[in-house]
Amino acid sequence: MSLLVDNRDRLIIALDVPTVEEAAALVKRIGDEATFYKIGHELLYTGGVDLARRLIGEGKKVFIDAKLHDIGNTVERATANLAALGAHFLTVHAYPQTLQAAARGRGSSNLKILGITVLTSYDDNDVMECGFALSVNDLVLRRAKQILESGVDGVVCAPTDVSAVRSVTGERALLVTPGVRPSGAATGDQKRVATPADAIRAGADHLVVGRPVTKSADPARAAAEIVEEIAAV
Ligand SMILES: O=c1ccn([C@@H]2O[C@H](COP(=O)(O)O)[C@@H](O)[C@H]2O)c(=O)[nH]1
Repeated sequence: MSLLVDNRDRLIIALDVPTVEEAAALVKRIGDEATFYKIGHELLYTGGVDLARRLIGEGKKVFIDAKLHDIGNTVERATANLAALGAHFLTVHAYPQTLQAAARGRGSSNLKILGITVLTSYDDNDVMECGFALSVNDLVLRRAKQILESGVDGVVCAPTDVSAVRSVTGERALLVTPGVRPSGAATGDQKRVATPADAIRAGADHLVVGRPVTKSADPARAAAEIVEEIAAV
């Protein structure tokens, strides 16, 4: 990671709130403390794409966390539409057909495609319950390899997976980690978590943080403190 990087770009705030009006108000309150926002399932089906367009127009970076997973033709065409929107990051589930279709769909645009390895709310038991005879670690690494082989840009994994994933991908892939919790923050439904400093030290490029910022009494301060923690590593 270049020394010239704006550390604010390394924090991606998950706008998981019920309405686009609340999301827009939150972005306004956070002001210049953040530059990168994630729009996921909660907002995508209630005006989130229009909000994305608006934020991009205002100079913010936007991550569409659509976690696409469908037949190749559908994924390719959905990805092409999101690339035309001017979004910066898009997630798809890390299945080879899906990854390859997304790579075709983004064409020569600047959209970065990230493969979801294993959700950060899953542990070994959850993976076993889904029918995989693999540990979380083995499944994450298998999918990280497939992500690289598919010609997309990066990997979504837990901060606790980052060192192992980096050893597979080298510097070639962007590593983006949800499941990040400032020291003392509630983990909620996240099972594989680490602090911002530990995630960055392990080799993450970008951290996704939702509730510790959005539910804070002072979201701008909460975001600034995470950026300070990132910068101090
Ligand atoms: O494995 C994954 C993939 C995506 N997410 C998303 O990140 C945020 C995390 O929010 P917090 O409030 O900080 O827990 C949320 O939008 C998830 O949909 C993830 O958590 N894990």
